[in-house]
Amino acid sequence: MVYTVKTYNNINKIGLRELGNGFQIDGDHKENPDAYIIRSENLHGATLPENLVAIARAGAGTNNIPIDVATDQGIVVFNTPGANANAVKEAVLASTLLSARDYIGATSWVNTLTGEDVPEQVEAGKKQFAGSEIAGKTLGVIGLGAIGARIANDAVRLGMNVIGYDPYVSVETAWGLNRAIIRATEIHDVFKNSDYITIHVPLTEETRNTFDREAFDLMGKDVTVINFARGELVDNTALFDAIETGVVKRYITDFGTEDLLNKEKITVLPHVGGSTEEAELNCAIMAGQTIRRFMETGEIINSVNFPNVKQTLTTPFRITLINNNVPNIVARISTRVSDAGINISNIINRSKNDHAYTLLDLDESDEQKVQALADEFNKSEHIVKVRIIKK
Ligand SMILES: NC(=O)C1=CN([C@@H]2O[C@H](COP(=O)(O)OP(=O)(O)OC[C@H]3O[C@@H](n4cnc5c(N)ncnc54)[C@H](O)[C@@H]3O)[C@@H](O)[C@H]2O)C=CC1
Ligand SMILES: O=C(O)C(=O)COP(=O)(O)O
Repeated sequence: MVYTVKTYNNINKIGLRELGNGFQIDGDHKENPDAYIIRSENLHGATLPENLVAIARAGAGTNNIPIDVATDQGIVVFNTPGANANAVKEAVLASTLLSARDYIGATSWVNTLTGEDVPEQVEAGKKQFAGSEIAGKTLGVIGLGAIGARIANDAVRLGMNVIGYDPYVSVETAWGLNRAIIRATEIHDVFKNSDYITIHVPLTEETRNTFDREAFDLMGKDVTVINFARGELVDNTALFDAIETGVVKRYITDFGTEDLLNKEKITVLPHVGGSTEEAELNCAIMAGQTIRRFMETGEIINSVNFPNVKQTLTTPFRITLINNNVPNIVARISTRVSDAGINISNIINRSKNDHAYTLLDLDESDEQKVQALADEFNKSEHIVKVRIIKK
């Protein structure tokens, strides 16, 4: 069995080797592949092909994928948690330091100087570039996931006071946080008490415009706002007013829109937070491994729309079903299998919201019988996607 994968956005080739020999990448079947591996490609409004069963986002944010549409079509969407977190952490630490001292302005100025007395001009003019230090300043971190937690811990090591806000922080992350980090129970405490604020949350309806007029009104003066998460987390009109009134000293973002460009107190980067050799490789490796595991075994790890399901395949065949999460569905599924004269060795059914994923390990080596059962499932009400996996 050869599975087909279509890639978008230059996925690292070495990482894609994780797929192994059983996969054809960007070959003849690329218009109707089994799986996509993508980065920031915007899939909203695109038709998801009929054969597609999986989308792996080689990266963290999945707001470029129509998750509800994919779920309704029985497509499992994955991401690669933490795989590019160190890259973003370093970009944010660099941004913090760049805001504290105007290195960019200073080098531009030095390059304007001419004459044999450049050293003297440097000494005479350098006072205009005196900055401040980040040690002793307060950094607010909104979102303590893979990126935010790393930044919070490293900022403590750099001598900063750190306030973290994340009402949904995972237990695992909480264990890894430096005890010096102050936990804010209200986001307002971050706005009120920080010299620097950095945000690391997914873009959702809840987080959209986290930095709105009310947020800026709570801040003191000369606050640096750093946004390597998504542009839509900031209300730009409110931001411009906050810059005008001296509340925001500098806004550094990885997400450019026309209104942000060429403004003195705004630094825009071209979405390069996760663009390092290491991060691109990590993401591609993890995406490749995730897709291979899902296609070859049906196991789900790191999905954003279906629960994790792990079960070693020991029988000749496994049928995987994506079904609507309705009463009595498991009983109906097992009845269908027994009506086909097949014994179930193992069954797992895990649900998430309106959908569920079911693994049926079958004590049956007759491929035609298994195919006939899969055909029955394909015709059944509430069954969205059916796959047969051969050991
Ligand atoms: N600029 C770039 O190239 C990159 C940008 N990103 C962006 O950064 C985001 C975060 O990435 P990771 O840290 O890897 O994700 P993550 O999933 O590890 O962490 C996100 C954290 O946000 C928290 N959160 C969710 N809603 C929240 C809310 N309303 N208030 C406070 N916290 C909330 C979650 O509990 C979680 O701990 C991604 O969703 C993506 O949009 C990620 C990687 C690269
Ligand atoms: O991982 C993320 O969420 C990112 O924003 C990285 O985007 P990219 O894969 O570099 O286009």
